[in-house]
Parts: sequence; C-alpha cells; structure tokens
Amino acid sequence: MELVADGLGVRAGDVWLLREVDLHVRPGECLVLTGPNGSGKSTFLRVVYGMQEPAEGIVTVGGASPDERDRSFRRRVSALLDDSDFFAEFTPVQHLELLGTSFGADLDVDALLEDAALADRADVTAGSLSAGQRRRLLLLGVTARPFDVLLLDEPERALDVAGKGWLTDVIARATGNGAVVVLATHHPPLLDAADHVLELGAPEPAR
Ligand SMILES: Nc1ncnc2c1ncn2[C@@H]1O[C@H](COP(=O)(O)OP(=O)(O)OP(=O)(O)O)[C@@H](O)[C@H]1O
Repeated sequence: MELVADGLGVRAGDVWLLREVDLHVRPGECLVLTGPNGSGKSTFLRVVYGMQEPAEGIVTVGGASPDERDRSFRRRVSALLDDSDFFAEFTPVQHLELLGTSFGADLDVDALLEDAALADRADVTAGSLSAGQRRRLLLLGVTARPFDVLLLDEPERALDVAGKGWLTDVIARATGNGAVVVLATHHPPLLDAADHVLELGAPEPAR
C-alpha cells in the first residue's frame, strides 16, 4: 500500500498546521514527522487514519481515502496513537492471544514477549505494568498483527535505552516486510529510519 498526499492542508481551529504538502511513501518506506509541541504531528496522523478530514488537497492510503470506521481499512492499517489503550485486567499473554484470534494469526506468544523483554511480566495484569512495560505491550499489540501501514505517535515515550533499541528493530522489521511506517517523534535517532522527513513548523494563522 502507498501513502500519497497531494496539496494537503490541515487546519486546527483558526490555524493552518500544514499546507501544500506533497508526499509519496512507497511500501517498505518510513516517513518521520518532526516538529515542536503543538506543530501538528498527531493531527497529521489522525488525518492519515481517517479520524479528521483535510481542509485542502487529498490524502490516500492504498489508493482510497482513509477511514478508521471501515473494518477492511483497520485490518490493513495498524495505529498506536495518543488515545490507544489496552485492557487493564488482561495479562500480556491474554492480549496477544486475543490479537491472534482477532486477526486469524498464529502468533508465537512466548517469542513475542521474550523479544519485547516482557517474558517475566507475561501473566500479570496490564494495569500493574510499569509505564515502559505498558508501552512495550502497546507496541507489540500494533506490530504483532498483520498490517500494510503502521502509524506510531511518539512510540519512544517511556521506553528505556534497551526499549528504544527494540523499537528501532521493530520499525526496521516492519519496513523490511514491505509496510509503510509513519511515525511522529521527539527522539532524533529514529530519524535514521526515515526515507522521508516531514518537518512541521509553527502553525500559521488562517485568514
Ligand atoms: N480538535 C482540535 N481543535 C482545535 N485545535 C486542535 C484540535 N486538535 C489539536 N488542536 C491543536 O492543534 C495543534 C497541533 O496539535 P497536535 O497534537 O497535532 O501537535 P503535536 O505536534 O502532535 O504536538 P506534541 O509534540 O505536543 O505531541 C495544537 O495547538 C492543538 O491544540
């Protein structure tokens, strides 16, 4: 699947967050969004996930307008955005078993938890995990399932040094498998993964 933006303009209230953005992100490529707090990175991701309409121009994912309400779109586009959550009463093992069932995927749960350094937290409820462990579980939840496009909003949040290294590997595996990855970050080393960089600036007043 390809991500294409043509003359894209996105507004928030009475300001333009971005304007006249053209992009063509091909399978196996990574687009990294950078910019200060409030510059519009999360909003851009919401537009790509079909949660918000562009004010100008078009954005397409796999040739169609994004629509998070559409089941076939959600099966191909995996997103970890600001408001993503998990079931606090479920353990990491239960989360991954549910994921495998939902997607008809035969997941090697033990290997996935080992890879995410969650093996010794496999059977405690997610609500009692540390912030970094919760983030690892959320990242597993969006990357252990099949996808063609992966959207990540500041995925490095709460991760320790080893966790950030794991995240870098996860992103490389996703692009290596031919997925489009779009991520917003304040962690400059993740720019090393970028085939395209969209640097957002201060919002401009709309007239
Ligand atoms: N629904 C909305 N209505 C009005 N303004 C909004 C709305 N959603 C976001 N904004 C504003 O748009 C701007 C961009 O917000 P956004 O969350 O996209 O920035 P960001 O680059 O992801 O920031 P951060 O680095 O802090 O996560 C902010 O000023 C925010 O207050």
